Formats: sequence, C-alpha cells, structure tokens
Amino acid sequence: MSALTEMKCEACQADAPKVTDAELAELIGMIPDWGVEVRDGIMQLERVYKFKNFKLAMAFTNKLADLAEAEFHHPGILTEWGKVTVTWWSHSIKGLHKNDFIMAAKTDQLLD
Ligand SMILES: C[C@H](O)[C@H](O)[C@H]1CNC2=NC(N)=NC(=O)C2=N1
Repeated sequence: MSALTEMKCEACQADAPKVTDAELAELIGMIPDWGVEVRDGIMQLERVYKFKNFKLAMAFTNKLADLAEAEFHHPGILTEWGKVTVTWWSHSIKGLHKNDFIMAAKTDQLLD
C-alpha cells in the first residue's frame, strides 16, 4: 500500500499548478509500472494492463470506471481483447496534477 493510495483527489481548479519537474521525478518513482507520454503537448501517465481475455479486461475496465466516479477524476481507457491501456492526466490544467499519480496508484490496487 503506497502513500499515494491513502490519499484522496482534490478538486482540480483550472488555475491549479502542474507538477514541477522535481515533483514529477519523485511521484513517478512511486508508480514504477507507469510511463510518461506527451500527446498534443499534454503530459500524461500511461500503463498497459494485460489480461487472459476480453471478459477480464472489461471487468477491470468497469472497476476502473467505478473508481473514477468515486474520485470524480477520470482516465482515458482503451479496452481490447486481453489488454487495457489506462491514461491519466488532468483535463482542467492540460497536464499532470498530483491527482493523476494518486489515481494511477489506485488503479494498480484494482488488481489486488
Ligand atoms: C468537465 C471536467 O472534465 C470534469 O468536471 C472533471 C471530472 N473528471 C476529470 N477528470 C480528469 N482526468 N481531469 C479533469 O480535469 C476532470 N474534471
């Protein structure tokens, strides 16, 4: 159980600061299975989860949807046969907020 999974997302206002480079370096080290991608200039966290079939991939997707609703912070999700690609970033600031790292850690917990 990492410190991130103990935290709750905070309401992310449009003027909320993006994580600094130093915060990014510290936080990404707490979610070692996640990578950083930049798409259309927006920094995002991304991980691909592998499953035995589509039914298991979909079950994971539905659990993730419940988590997102509970935290009111929502991922990008690509669900395919045997894999789910999850992407976290904060729409309101067009970049990464601590919320995204919290949600990535909580996404990993869905596998437990
Ligand atoms: C309209 C806006 O996207 C929503 O109000 C909330 C809910 N979910 C959200 N999810 C994410 N990832 N970022 C947001 O800024 C966000 N804002």
